[in-house]
This record gives sequence, structure tokens and C-alpha cells, in this order.
Amino acid sequence: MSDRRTRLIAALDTRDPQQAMRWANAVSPHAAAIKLGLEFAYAAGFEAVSDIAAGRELFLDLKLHDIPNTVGAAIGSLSRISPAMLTIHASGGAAMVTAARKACDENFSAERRPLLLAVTVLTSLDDAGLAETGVQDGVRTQVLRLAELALRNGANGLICSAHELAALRAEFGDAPVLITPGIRPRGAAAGDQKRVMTPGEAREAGADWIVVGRPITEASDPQAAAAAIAAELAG
Ligand SMILES: O=c1ccn([C@@H]2O[C@H](COP(=O)(O)O)[C@@H](O)[C@H]2O)c(=O)[nH]1
Repeated sequence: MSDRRTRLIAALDTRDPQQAMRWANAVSPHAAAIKLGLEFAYAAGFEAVSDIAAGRELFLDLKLHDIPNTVGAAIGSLSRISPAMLTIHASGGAAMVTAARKACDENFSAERRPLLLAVTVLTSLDDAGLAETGVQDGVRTQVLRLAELALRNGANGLICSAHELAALRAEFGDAPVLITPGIRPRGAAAGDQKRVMTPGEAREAGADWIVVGRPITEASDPQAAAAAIAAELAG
């Protein structure tokens, strides 16, 4: 059994600030962080992101992917929000990751600096879906390739599925922060997620954090759903 402490990020995917606040309050005893992302920020704006995130650990999942100059400048624009974690796409390339690293270092004091996390291969893709993008090597090879690129250029950690955790730990050790979406409690619908595992399996495989959205937000009792996931993580 792994002695790693795996924590829960609750993904609050909604356009509605009041709904996001209700969910944030409901899950806060059980989730160590909340995720706000594209759906919420585009609809509600960054003032609302700040409001919901006040007093909480924020996983700001914007998955930045643009030319290096634009990604660096975008991160500079986020400095007033102070997320604990911030995502970029590793497939943006080495120069883009380097620009993101530099922007984090220059725009945030050491105490407020977010963990820079690189998305490897989206958990909604399997080998066939990845092949449609022109990458024929399979998900595992591509995750390891992009992980190496991202970590070499300053990312603090990676977004991957739980299926790649063992290979990533074997290759890169304990230091990178590994965060896994695509988590489904046993029996829950996978939806659009292709590479899924249960919370307990992800913990055993070496996740630092798991990200769970719809199994919490679509539950009849989101607080109870978050509590059950946290209990599974606690073993
Ligand atoms: O590869 C990725 C990267 C990010 N996500 C995000 O995680 C949550 C998962 O939500 P569920 O409802 O539990 O499927 C969602 O906010 C995604 O944007 C991901 O799923 N996969």
C-alpha cells in the first residue's frame, strides 16, 4: 500500500457563481482544493473566480496553449488571482513551458507562486483518439514524452490519467506533482472520460491529487459524494 497522501480537488464546472459558491461550501470539509476552469471563467469572469477562491486553494485550470509570449503575458495577468495551481498544455512546446515558468517566477512572490502544471494527454483521449491528432505512438509513450519536455523546462508537475502514474513515478521519481482527472467512484458513469480509475486505485498508483467533477456536482448530495471520495482516499 502507498503511504502517499492523495488529496481531492473538486471541479466546480458551472457558469453560475451562486452554484459554484454553494458547491464550494458543500465540498470544503472534504476537498483540499477547488478547480475553476474555462466554463466558469468565460461565463462569470475573473472577479467571480477570485470571490469563489477566497480562503481556498484554487486549481485554476485554464490549460494555456499559445505562443510563448502570449502564455507568459497571460500568466502575468493572473497574478492578482493567486492560484495555488495553474495549468498549461505541455504540447505547446519547450519554449512555451519555459515562458510560463519565467512568468510564474517574475509575477508571483515565492509565497504566492502557483505550481505550474503541464497537461500531458487529456484524459478524454485513448490511443485511437490520440492517433486522430496525428500521434501514432499511443497515450503512454506520448505522456512520457511530454512529461520529460515539461519537467525539463520548469513545470512543477503534470496532469495525466491515473493509468500513467506508475510509469511516470518510475521515470521521474517522487518530486513531480502528479494530478489525475478522469476519476470515477466505482459504478459512476465515465461520460466523456476514456482513461478512468477509482479514487482508491489512483491513490495506490501514486497520485498527489485527484480531480473529480461530475460525480460530485451531479450527485443528489454533493457534500456526501465528496465525503465518500475523501474517505476512500483516506483508506
Ligand atoms: O486531462 C484532463 C485535464 C483536465 N480535466 C478536467 O478535470 C475535470 C474532470 O471532471 P469530471 O466531471 O470528473 O470528468 C474537468 O473539469 C476537466 O476540465 C480533465 O478531465 N482531463
